[in-house]
Amino acid sequence: MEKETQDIKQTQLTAEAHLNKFIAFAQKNKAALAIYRLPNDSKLQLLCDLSGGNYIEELNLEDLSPGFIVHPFQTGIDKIVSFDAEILAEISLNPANGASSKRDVLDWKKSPSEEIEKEIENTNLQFDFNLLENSSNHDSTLASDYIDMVEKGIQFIKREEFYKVVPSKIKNIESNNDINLGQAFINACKKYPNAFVNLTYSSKTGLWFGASPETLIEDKKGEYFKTMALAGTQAKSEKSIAETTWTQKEIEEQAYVSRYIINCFKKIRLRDFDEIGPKTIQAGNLLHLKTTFKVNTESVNFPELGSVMLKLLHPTSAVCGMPKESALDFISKEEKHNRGYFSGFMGPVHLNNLSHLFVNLRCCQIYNQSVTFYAGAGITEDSKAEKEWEETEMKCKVLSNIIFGI
Ligand SMILES: C=C(O[C@H]1C=CC=C(C(=O)O)[C@@H]1O)C(=O)O
Repeated sequence: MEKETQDIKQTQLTAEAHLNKFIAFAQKNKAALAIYRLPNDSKLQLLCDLSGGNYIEELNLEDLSPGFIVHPFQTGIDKIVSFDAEILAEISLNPANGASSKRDVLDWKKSPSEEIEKEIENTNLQFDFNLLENSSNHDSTLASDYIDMVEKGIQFIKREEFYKVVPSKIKNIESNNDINLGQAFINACKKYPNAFVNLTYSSKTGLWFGASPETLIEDKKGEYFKTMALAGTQAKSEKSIAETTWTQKEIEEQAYVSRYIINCFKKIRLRDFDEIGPKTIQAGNLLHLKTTFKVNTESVNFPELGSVMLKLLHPTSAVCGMPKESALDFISKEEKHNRGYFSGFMGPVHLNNLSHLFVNLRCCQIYNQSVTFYAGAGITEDSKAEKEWEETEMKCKVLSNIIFGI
């Protein structure tokens, strides 16, 4: 019998212990699991699909049932997978600092049966990292290869093949298969309060962990649609955010993303939107430029705007380039690794009337004995290749710091 929105409270366990039980349970039962913390929220959400998730041929947001979606950068080897919200649970963290304590309470919001809840609570198995195969991305990108790729990109820009491109790299770090996933998740929540912290697992998509600063779409049914143009990166210094200055290169790089979004609005003849920014925002130790776009979907009488914009936006010029087609062609030919779900998007759909999808950035895929970190950097005519490499190193540190302390 299905039991919804019932407050069965568990005491005694810490949040990280709850998370580790869910993760081990999902692996043992070949279920799909999404654990996430929305930006600036004190609650962790757990969503589990006992069927292991479903492949989706073409994404139509309005056709999806409530759940969680994981979408690759390019559909091909890696497929769109949706996780149905069969089990939903919530953990409230201490609101003062997001810290996990002995009193973290898990509330079951939806579950198929009490037996399942008991089974999760009683799971004492460890997650088995040996079962995670690294099928495609074995070698870290060499600095020299990345720098060559960036220089080639700059040449293409000078020849006006495109205006901007976002080449990416991978960095593999060996592990002893002793990562405490629950603890890593809680630490990321503490360290990155305004990020979308996520951990997803299914046999179809593998194990991914991330702390994304970038919303792709936020769609509140009958109320609003939001998206953002996020680009330009510098390390946070002693200076306050108000005193931060940006170079012409970074201003231009971010302006391309804004222009791309405005062009998407133009394609569907939508003129009535609010544009806020660009403003400097902090994402961990990094600063970015951000412009927010907001539409009142009621007043423009466009209820399916979220679904329409999702198709137009991905991949944005923050992860691909501009124009999209020629930048994508460059990336497909030049990058030696498979981006997989990096720079794709993921997030909850139709839960509490909200679909909130994030660009999958500052993320890694966890394998047997190694972790692969992914990062890209926006290249314009004024880019300096070595600087872009350093930027990707800083971006990889967002999570390597959490997992390995480096
Ligand atoms: C592609 C990434 O970041 C994007 C988002 C913000 C800033 C970016 C930049 O400055 O290049 C990128 O466009 C990444 O983190 O791997």
